[in-house]
Amino acid sequence: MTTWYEDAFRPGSEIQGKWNGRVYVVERLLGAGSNGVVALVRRGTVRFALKAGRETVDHQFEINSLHALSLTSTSFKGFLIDVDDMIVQGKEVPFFVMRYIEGMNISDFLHKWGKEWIYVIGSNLLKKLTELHKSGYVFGDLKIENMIVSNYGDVDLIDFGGVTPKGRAIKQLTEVYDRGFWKAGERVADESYDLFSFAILLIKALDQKNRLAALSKSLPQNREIEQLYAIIKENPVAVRIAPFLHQALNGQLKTSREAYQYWRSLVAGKKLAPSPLKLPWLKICFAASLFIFGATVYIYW
Ligand SMILES: Nc1ncnc2c1ncn2[C@@H]1O[C@H](COP(=O)(O)OP(=O)(O)OP(=O)(O)O)[C@@H](O)[C@H]1O
Repeated sequence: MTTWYEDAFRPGSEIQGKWNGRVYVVERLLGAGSNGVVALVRRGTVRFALKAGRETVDHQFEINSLHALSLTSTSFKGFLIDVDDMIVQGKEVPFFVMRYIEGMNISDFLHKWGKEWIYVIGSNLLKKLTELHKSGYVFGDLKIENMIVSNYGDVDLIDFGGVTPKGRAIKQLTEVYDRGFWKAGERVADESYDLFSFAILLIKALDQKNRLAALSKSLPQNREIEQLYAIIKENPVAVRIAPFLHQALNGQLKTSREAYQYWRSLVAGKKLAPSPLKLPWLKICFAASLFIFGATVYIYW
């Protein structure tokens, strides 16, 4: 049985927008779920990610969030490139085109380059969240699959389907990253909601024994965040950021800005165990990222 997108997204196929008329050439599929499909496409020499969705309400939500963020003076500016419809098997299918982000997921990155990179990646992810939160939104569905890590630990968020204006109910989540699932708070879009998911994301990325997956299958009445502390204790890299992780899981970190400052103080070594980071250039990258963040805060605050 062929899927609805198979022909339209075959490498080399052309996708033409019905309204804006732009033509994109498919290079390859990047991912396909039950409702949507993401492909790497080219227009001229420039590569983009094109996402087509049949579930129009969710698709439209994602476009609305991306559109709003694309208008902000943040690193999300200009992320959304085009919005249009294509014709597949005689039916209109909405799609949007966004920046293509090259890289890998955080688990693969840490495996390839070393666990110590978590300090840089964590810092960069907190910077992204700070920008998003300052724009009035919460990411909502923060998880390993929804971020891409590129060279030098740069971080980009993808899949904006869960982005929710602050104060509203979280509209898209993944259970194990959700504080409601751990009985640790409401499913309401506030900054600490994302910070809880941030902590889970890091724990999961460092959890070599896959203990989190086993825990998440336990009965709700047996599930509590103390079990997460036990996983943190088992990993020397996680132990170094344990005070941060505990506060994020407890909802004590109320804003991403505060979280970033706390992270920085921990990772800069003030409250850290003596073992230095193995790679000197890692420190240089981290220092550079702090400087850029400082400059951004100075300019936009
Ligand atoms: N902007 C992008 N740049 C590079 N790759 C991307 C981009 N957006 C999405 N992808 C890739 O496409 C895959 C699917 O994307 P996305 O998660 O947005 O689709 P989805 O249908 O909403 O998936 P899911 O149902 O798992 O949430 C991602 O795992 C990622 O590898």
